[in-house]
Amino acid sequence: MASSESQLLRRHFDYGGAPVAPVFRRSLRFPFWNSVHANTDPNPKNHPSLRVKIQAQADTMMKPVSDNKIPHVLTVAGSDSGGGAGIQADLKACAARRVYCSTVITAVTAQNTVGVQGVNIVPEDFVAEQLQSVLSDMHVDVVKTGMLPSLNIVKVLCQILRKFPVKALVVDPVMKSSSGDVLAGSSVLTGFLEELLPMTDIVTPNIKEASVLLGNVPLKSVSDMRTAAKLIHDMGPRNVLVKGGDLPNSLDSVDVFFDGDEFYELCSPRINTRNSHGTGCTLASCIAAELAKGSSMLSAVKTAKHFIDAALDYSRDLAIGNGVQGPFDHFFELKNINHSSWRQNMFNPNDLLLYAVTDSGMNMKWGRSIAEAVKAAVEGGATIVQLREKDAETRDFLDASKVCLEICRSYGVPLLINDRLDVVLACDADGVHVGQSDMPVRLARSLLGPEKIIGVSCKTPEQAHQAWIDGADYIGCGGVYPTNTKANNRTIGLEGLKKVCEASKLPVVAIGGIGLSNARAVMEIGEPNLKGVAVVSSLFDRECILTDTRNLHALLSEPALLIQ
Ligand SMILES: Cc1ncc(COP(=O)(O)OP(=O)(O)O)c(N)n1
Ligand SMILES: Cc1nc(C(=O)O)sc1CCOP(=O)(O)O
Ligand SMILES: [Mg+2]
Repeated sequence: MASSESQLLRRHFDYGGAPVAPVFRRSLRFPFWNSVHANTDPNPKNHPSLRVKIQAQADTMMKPVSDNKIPHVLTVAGSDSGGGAGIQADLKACAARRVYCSTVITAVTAQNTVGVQGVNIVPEDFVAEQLQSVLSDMHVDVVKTGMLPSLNIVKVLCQILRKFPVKALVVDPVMKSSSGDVLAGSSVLTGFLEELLPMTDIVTPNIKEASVLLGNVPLKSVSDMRTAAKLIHDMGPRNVLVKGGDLPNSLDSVDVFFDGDEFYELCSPRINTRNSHGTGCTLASCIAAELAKGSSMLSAVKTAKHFIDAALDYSRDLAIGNGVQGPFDHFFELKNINHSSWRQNMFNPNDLLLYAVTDSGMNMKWGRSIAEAVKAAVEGGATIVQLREKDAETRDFLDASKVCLEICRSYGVPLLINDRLDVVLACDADGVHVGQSDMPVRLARSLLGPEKIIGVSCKTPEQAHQAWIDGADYIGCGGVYPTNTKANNRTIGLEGLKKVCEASKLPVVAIGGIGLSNARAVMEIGEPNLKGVAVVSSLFDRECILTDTRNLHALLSEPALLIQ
């Protein structure tokens, strides 16, 4: 790889014959650039007077357009002509996560599914100019880096980031392409170790990159990955994610996350697919996107991992290119869009306040349809609904779900389905609730994608911990009191509920024998992540669902009980 400035410039200008002119030609809205273009020397560095003029004119244009900001990630990376990785993957990942993405290109690669045929490094001055251009004008929340092909590029990046601090810096320490071609030489390591990593909020090496960062120590197990995460953390980044997708002999893909205090092993089933080119860039961009939206680091990492798993799973059959490793589809969610795709936002834990769970036996007893029961519950103030129709025929269940979905959506209330992922997918419900012996949460997540709500029943702290690792959104914890609604259900009491809440990083809803007479006692255990109560008989085995829902909602809304 070229290292001296003259080599870098030569490589740059060799590329495509006339590299600078198109950049300037593009700028029709900036007439002063035409004069730059007319000059015989294309390097703006050599036109100090013009640069002053450009700066002056640009300054007058730097008026904030509006306060209505969209989360913004700036990616500093290389272009992949094949569109699977690099800048192209970053743009797609940010778009899929609904975050604005600006780009600073550090290199242009000729690349396809077979491998990398050529690399042209952008001179560090022009990388600096791109950085300055974006960061002096736009409000960037998070910077994400990918291919940083020269030490000088690492240096100018660090220098400019010190001038324009951002909320977070995500570093994907790209060293080789997935085809094995070298994208950053060993000299870059110095820049990583001395300057970039100490400024970094999260670094996301795969096994090979982690090994290189540590001086080529072999990493062969999850335990080695934990040691590596700790050692890399000692180099300065505040968080480390060592990705274990390439770990040999493992059925699962285990990533190790270390925040300086605790280790987390994030597991998902290994997805057997050729189409995994660009997963590293996409993962880092998703983390950046979630951080830009305001997520905590851990939840950004988890969301990003779910997104990758779902994208790989949905893209198994994609056939692009003839090489060994193909790209995947970042917009897999568009396949599932139908016109009632209402749920655009992530799950809101406060929706768990009054969780109405239906029961076909009770509706039959009172001569009501599922839809009538659900309508009364949401009118009365239920904040989330679960259809738990154990005896319904599939076709009837599906038809009822569609009607209930319309009702719930008209009230802005999420509708979940008990146990049946097929029904969730068929009617585009908002999510599923599963128990410990139903579809595993990990699988449910990879089948449903990152946006659907997944709840899981837990009776123990261990189950609660696993639920979080597996990608659930909330925990249903019970039976708090004895119940006749679910046969042979073990009662765990308020103590059991408290233990689960304490161990859980997820929001919790209490269930089992809860009604107007004891809901206060449940909420008064005072655990901040206990967000509400889930009830069946005290709403649906009653003469007037509307009145009983209203009463329970009023009680739960008392200021003394509300934990936001
Ligand atoms: C909110 C909520 N919590 C717990 C359950 C129970 O689910 P599960 O253990 O799968 O039992 P069944 O409901 O399937 O009998 C739930 N449904 N909802
Ligand atoms: C469906 C369910 N799951 C439970 C658990 O403990 O996980 S208890 C339960 C039944 C709750 O019904 P009711 O409000 O009528 O007691
Ligand atoms: Mg179940």
